[in-house]
Amino acid sequence: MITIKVPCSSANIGPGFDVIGLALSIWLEIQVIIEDRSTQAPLNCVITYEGEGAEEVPLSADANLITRTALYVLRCNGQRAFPAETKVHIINPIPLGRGLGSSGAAVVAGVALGNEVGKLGLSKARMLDYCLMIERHPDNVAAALYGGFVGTYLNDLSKEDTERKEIPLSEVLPAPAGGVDTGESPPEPPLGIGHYMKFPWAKELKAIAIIPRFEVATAEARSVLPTSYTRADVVFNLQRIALLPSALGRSPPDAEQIYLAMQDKVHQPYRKGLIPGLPEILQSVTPKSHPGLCGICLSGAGPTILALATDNFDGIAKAILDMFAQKEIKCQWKLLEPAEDGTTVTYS
Ligand SMILES: Nc1ncnc2c1ncn2[C@@H]1O[C@H](COP(=O)(O)OP(=O)(O)OP(=O)(O)O)[C@@H](O)[C@H]1O
Ligand SMILES: N[C@@H](CCO)C(=O)O
Repeated sequence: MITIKVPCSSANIGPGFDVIGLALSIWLEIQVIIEDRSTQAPLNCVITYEGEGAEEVPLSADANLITRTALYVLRCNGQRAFPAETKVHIINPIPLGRGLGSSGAAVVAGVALGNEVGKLGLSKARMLDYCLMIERHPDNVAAALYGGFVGTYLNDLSKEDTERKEIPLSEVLPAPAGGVDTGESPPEPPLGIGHYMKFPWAKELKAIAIIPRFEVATAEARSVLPTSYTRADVVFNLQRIALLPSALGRSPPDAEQIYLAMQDKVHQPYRKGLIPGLPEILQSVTPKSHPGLCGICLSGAGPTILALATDNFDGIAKAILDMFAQKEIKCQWKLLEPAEDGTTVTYS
């Protein structure tokens, strides 16, 4: 059996919109068995699924984001379908559409799955190129692939590269935007389009994730953002993002410095309409009001709130749960740690 494990991730961490990612300790797991026999299964693949999203995630190989991504990778490399018969069991504890990188983890798992069953021998750097053809912002996928706390960027893509219809764009699923079998092999992704760098992370810092019981689709949370910004707002974020990686790597952490460096004017203010209570929570939970807290932000596209803290985890979580409760929003919360290893593949 081949086992692929991919961590969840929190993108942006305040000012690092589409740039910064932090892999965290909830893992999507894919168990793969190839039975080496003829099969009636479409595309030679049988999917079973347990965990978050079990009621809504499609189980056909050309619709499920993980297997659809794997098919894209296989077809780029001249293989039309999975080897007969491929059994894929998905165990997913990452809540969908909450800002914890469920789609990024699914895309990374799909690329790793295609690489394994197709025996392609892709490096992680090359896998990142494939991931980026599907999920165009590198923050979640680079963190999920490499693990830890990362800074990322994506080369500008040519018009032809962005318009290829074979690419199963994860953000527009389940609409059939692509992934169709044209009978031709899609072109391989351009080489080296993704770049990342791992930053140190202060050992004292843990991540409290407060996860509301409603979904915000990333596509919707991106549609509310402006297409241009004032110079003052761009400079505001650049000034903070320049300091944030050093501030989060320094031991012992300086709570005031981290709190200020996590302020943002590029995405959080525009997403408040999608997340009741967001401005109040971000403004009123501070290192002074809640000792132990170092910084607070929207996780990815939301609605999860990420609070970075060294202590007082229950107290901080309770304060945020209470504020959501005032808006009649129920939540669960989890204490998470950086997942340093990123994506792993084991054989048994
Ligand atoms: N394990 C999975 N298997 C199949 N599809 C998945 C899986 N995880 C996520 N998806 C797909 O991705 C969608 C959620 O992606 P979306 O980008 O909206 O949210 P997210 O990735 O959880 O949040 P964010 O990008 O803000 O961190 C789901 O509705 C589903 O279509
Ligand atoms: N950087 C992305 C992460 C969500 O996938 C956003 O905030 O829209």
